[in-house]
Amino acid sequence: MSDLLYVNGGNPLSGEITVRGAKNFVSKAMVAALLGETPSVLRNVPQIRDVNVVTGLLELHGVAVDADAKGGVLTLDPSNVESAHVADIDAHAGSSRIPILFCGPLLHRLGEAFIPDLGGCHIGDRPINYHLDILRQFGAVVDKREQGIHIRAPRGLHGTKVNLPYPSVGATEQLLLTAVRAEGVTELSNAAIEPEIMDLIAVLQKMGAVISVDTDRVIRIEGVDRLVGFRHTALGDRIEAASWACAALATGGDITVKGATQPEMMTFLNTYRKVGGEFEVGEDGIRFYHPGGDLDAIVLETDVHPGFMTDWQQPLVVALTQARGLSIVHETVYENRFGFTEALVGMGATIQVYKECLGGRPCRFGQRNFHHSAVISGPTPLEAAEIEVPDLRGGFSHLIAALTAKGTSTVRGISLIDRGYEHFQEKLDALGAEVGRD
Ligand SMILES: CC(=O)N[C@H]1[C@@H](OP(=O)(O)OP(=O)(O)OC[C@H]2O[C@@H](n3ccc(=O)[nH]c3=O)[C@H](O)[C@@H]2O)O[C@H](CO)[C@@H](O)[C@@H]1O
Ligand SMILES: C=C(OP(=O)(O)O)C(=O)O
Repeated sequence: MSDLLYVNGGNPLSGEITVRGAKNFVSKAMVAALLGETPSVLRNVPQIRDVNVVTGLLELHGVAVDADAKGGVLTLDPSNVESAHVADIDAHAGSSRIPILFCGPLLHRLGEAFIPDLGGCHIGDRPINYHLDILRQFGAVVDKREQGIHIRAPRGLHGTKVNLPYPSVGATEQLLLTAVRAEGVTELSNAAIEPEIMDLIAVLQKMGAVISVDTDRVIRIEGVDRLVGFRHTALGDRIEAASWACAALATGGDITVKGATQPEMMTFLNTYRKVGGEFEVGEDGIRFYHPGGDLDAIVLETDVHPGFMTDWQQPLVVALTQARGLSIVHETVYENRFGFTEALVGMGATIQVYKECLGGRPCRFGQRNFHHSAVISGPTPLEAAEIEVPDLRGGFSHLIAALTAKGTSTVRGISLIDRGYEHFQEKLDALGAEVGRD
């Protein structure tokens, strides 16, 4: 299929779509299946590229993956991991960020692992130093290779005390997936507590793990000798849901997102209301709509959970181009997540990015060379343009901008969006968008 989408914008999007399991949970639960002695069943799995990437990696390691893709059910049988002959792992280099999470499970099962270089969105440097420090603290020996890392645990893995310099999502997951079968007790301070992590903890508990989440971001794990498979239904994708909510706001539309859940989206919903968007929480989803009149400018800072998540920032910025007044957005999670605004400026938006920490408390990126604050002045009509998708959320934001702009835009590199948005073209069709590929 062509990697270019034509978008004839300027019309409100309205209708109903469904979001399934969260990209940022499903892939981790799939890795957790490696820890079980018996098969696991995961439901509500979306058809997105990250799921295919992790499926490929698991199969390479001898996990039999049976997918009912339409029904969203994955059965993962790790019985043959010990006898698998792992070849061609380099082919998976640059595919996603998930391979690094294979370390703990593979060390427990095989005593060693080779992890290819990571991929994921280019929104900052994205080092893996916390991951490697954690693994070393458990007793692992890490050798950097030309393309990736080789890791082994000659004396097994032992519980430890870790204090994260920053509540990293991936590093918290690394610790969980390693500690559950390490010998003894592990304590993590300054842990990330995103809903996707809580769902991963639920999965691990179903498998037989002993994990407690205390106040003040402290997680304690008592290692166990054996884990079994799980049966679990993934929580919904709150990033995809928020992206469609922003599309409703920017285009002056009305979108009901089935599968969107209020508890995981509280912070987003508060911000949505402050901007002037309205929503109704229903039994099986949330209706998001533009009530007419002006939208309001806001001051916003991204943060770890329960703050306003960084992955919501890019779609919201497009909606803020349509709000009256000056909005300030301070990105405190990634140092380089405003590159996508350049294309918006090319479409007529007034957005200026700054190195200073604007509108909030100073963050890790202040006084350095990172353009991590943005001032958006609106409302500005957007004009159709030729756009290249820069990363997952930036790409979806460009799509929203193209849908908001009058005229026909061409969006190149559209397949990048398949990494995290299931069947987005069908959903756009269902919402009345005029889009098409060659
Ligand atoms: C697949 C997945 O779940 N991706 C999500 C995950 O990414 P990911 O797990 O990669 O994000 P982290 O929470 O680890 O990153 C947060 C910050 O910590 C820094 N850091 C992280 C690890 C490390 O070893 N050293 C270090 O300095 C990063 O550069 C970044 O500035 O959480 C992010 C924050 O909610 C989301 O935007 C991503 O969508
Ligand atoms: C940054 C993201 O993903 P990843 O960590 O997979 O690059 C995202 O989902 O917005």
